[in-house]
Amino acid sequence: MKSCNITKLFKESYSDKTETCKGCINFSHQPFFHAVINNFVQNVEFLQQLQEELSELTFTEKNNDLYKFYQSKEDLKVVDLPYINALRSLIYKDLKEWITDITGIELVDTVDLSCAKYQYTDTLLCHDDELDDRRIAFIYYLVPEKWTKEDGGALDLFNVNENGQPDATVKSILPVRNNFAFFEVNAVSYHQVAEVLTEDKTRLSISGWFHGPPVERPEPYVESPVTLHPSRSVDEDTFYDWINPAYLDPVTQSEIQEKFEDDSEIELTDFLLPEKYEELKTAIQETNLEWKRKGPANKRKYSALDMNSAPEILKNCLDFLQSDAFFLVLSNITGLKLHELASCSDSDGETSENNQNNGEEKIPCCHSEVRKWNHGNYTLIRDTDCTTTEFELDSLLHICCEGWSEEYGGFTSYIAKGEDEELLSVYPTENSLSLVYRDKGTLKFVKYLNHKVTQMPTKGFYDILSVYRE
Ligand SMILES: O=C(O)CCC(=O)C(=O)O
Ligand SMILES: [Fe+2]
Repeated sequence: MKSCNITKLFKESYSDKTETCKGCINFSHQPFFHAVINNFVQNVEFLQQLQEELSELTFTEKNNDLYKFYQSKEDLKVVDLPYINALRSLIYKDLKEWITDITGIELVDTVDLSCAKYQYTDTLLCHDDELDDRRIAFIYYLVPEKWTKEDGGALDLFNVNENGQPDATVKSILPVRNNFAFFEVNAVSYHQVAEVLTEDKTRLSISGWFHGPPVERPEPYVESPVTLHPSRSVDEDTFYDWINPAYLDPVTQSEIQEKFEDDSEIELTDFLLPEKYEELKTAIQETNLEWKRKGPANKRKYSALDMNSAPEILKNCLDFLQSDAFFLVLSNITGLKLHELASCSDSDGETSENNQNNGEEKIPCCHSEVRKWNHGNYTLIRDTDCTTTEFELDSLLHICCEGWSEEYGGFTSYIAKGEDEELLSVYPTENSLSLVYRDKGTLKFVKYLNHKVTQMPTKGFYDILSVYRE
């Protein structure tokens, strides 16, 4: 590393963006600049001692929409143990200088170091690491000697599409004991820690960032919002064919409304008539349906049904959920003004005021999507999501989720913006319709469906998400 010739070689590799492999160092530029140093620490004894020090640390579970893993509670920046101290100074003195020399990035002295432990089903989904003045990310792997592709836990690198959004994994870097990987943090440095699939090995690593002069970032890409449509008029038969008549009883409706107004959520069990629900189950599992992969990976990964390929029964079900008559039922059980015949429950008249837009009456509308959830699927919370309206009603109908368990993931979690605390979770339940009224400050995600979901006979489940707006 100290040799001038080698440094010159890697300087050129960095600036010319050429692949270079010399000794134990490998520089690559696809899909963005990254490097791997094999056999980072020569002394095997050192490695064992370091690992022992790390095993004495206290680990806390980190768990949210983006990740599930264990992190050392102690900040490795201040931990005072001989081997950790030695590694820290190796990284933040010698190595930092060398990387500065090679890249020309004036890295500063900020130390930002922690220890992570990934075990079976742990993962860190697609992200770019961009934050303040982070310039180079690095990871030092302390996995067991024999870590194979089948064990999972690779560091996957994504390329980007025309909108600068992560497209596909184009390179997977397997963690190797005593390897030190680093990459440049920028607007396209999308990567993930693939789910760990081995049940008896731990992916132990020390990772952190080198900081430097902040770089200018492009404006974040904002997706265009989905279009909502007014209710449809469907014939009476379609409506009465589907709904459990219990939910049409005015007394029941007002009981539900009372509860909903208190909780902003309700679960309507046995929502569809049993025969209809069975038909729906059979139809949705047919093999000739066309499912489209939804991305990008920094926002979501699941399959959505192409309605052109949908059997009649499924189309019919959506007609029902988007029908004028169902809008009225929703109005009656939520107190929202989703139908002109709905009695407005707000004593202060706020709802009717909200409905006025420069004197023009707003038309209640909705959007539905039939989704398939399998191993590896998820949605993430995005700060940049643009919500055009203050309030929306989510309706979630789960299908084929028998045998599902919370530890598989796949539940929908609602959280308050800016806080990690969970407001409520909606769990997949057969033939239940879950209604959740959320405001602009409420964000939601579907928790990553981990490898355990493959224990289900159906290896996943389906749902129909409908969003209603007053
Ligand atoms: O452990 C790895 O391979 C990558 C970790 C990472 O991306 C992070 O901590 O931000
Ligand atoms: Fe990262």
